[in-house]
Amino acid sequence: MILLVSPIDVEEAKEAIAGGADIIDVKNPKEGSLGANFPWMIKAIREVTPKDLLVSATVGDVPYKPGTISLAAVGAAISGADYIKVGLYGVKNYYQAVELMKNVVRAVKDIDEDKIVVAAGYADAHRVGAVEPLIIPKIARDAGCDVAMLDTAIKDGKTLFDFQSKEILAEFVEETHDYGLKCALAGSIKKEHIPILKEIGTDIVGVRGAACKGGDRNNGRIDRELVRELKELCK
Ligand SMILES: O=C[C@H](O)COP(=O)(O)O
Repeated sequence: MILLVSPIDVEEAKEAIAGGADIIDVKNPKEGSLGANFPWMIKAIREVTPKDLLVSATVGDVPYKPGTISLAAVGAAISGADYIKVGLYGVKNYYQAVELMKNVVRAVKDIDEDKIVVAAGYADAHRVGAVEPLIIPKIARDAGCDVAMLDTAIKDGKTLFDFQSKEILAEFVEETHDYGLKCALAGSIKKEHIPILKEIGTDIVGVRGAACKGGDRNNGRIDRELVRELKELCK
């Protein structure tokens, strides 16, 4: 299982790399769960990340504005991101989500067809009025995305498993794989969740809080030893 760790700056990225993270996911918690960081930060983190590691960038907890988000996705791609992650926060249904993600896929793949597009839903979508989480695999498939992901929208300590059962998540992973896509799961994941995620077969686990000192995703800093422990559990 691949470990994705979400730094906010170059120093944290170096800690994540030193700890053995497989994907360096540039994020800005000040702007939300999948808050977008700045183009220059994506570029700077790409420059310090070994070429054999992928850099991911979130373009935000996005509204239903396909043009705006397509432009943001291109910005992330040309800034150096290999993975472009879109948080489907302001889309209400399948049709809006597919329309938005189809345009993002077209925009990103026009830049470089090897770039990877991630459709990210929220396990706690009901708390923010976002699109139903369990249709994310279909949305990703029908929009031409490469990865279907679940995260949590509100970072209040509740985890992915407070909103979706292990059985439901296993079905989510299986359906995603049936469509030939990769699956990523996140949402205040703790060390003790890693074996469960391995068991249900997700390809990628995304973490920030658990990799930060004190478990605080907003005020804590990523620590290489915490990343190392998470990486060992992913093996
Ligand atoms: O993929 C990244 C997730 O947003 C990780 O953040 P979290 O572990 O603090 O929930």
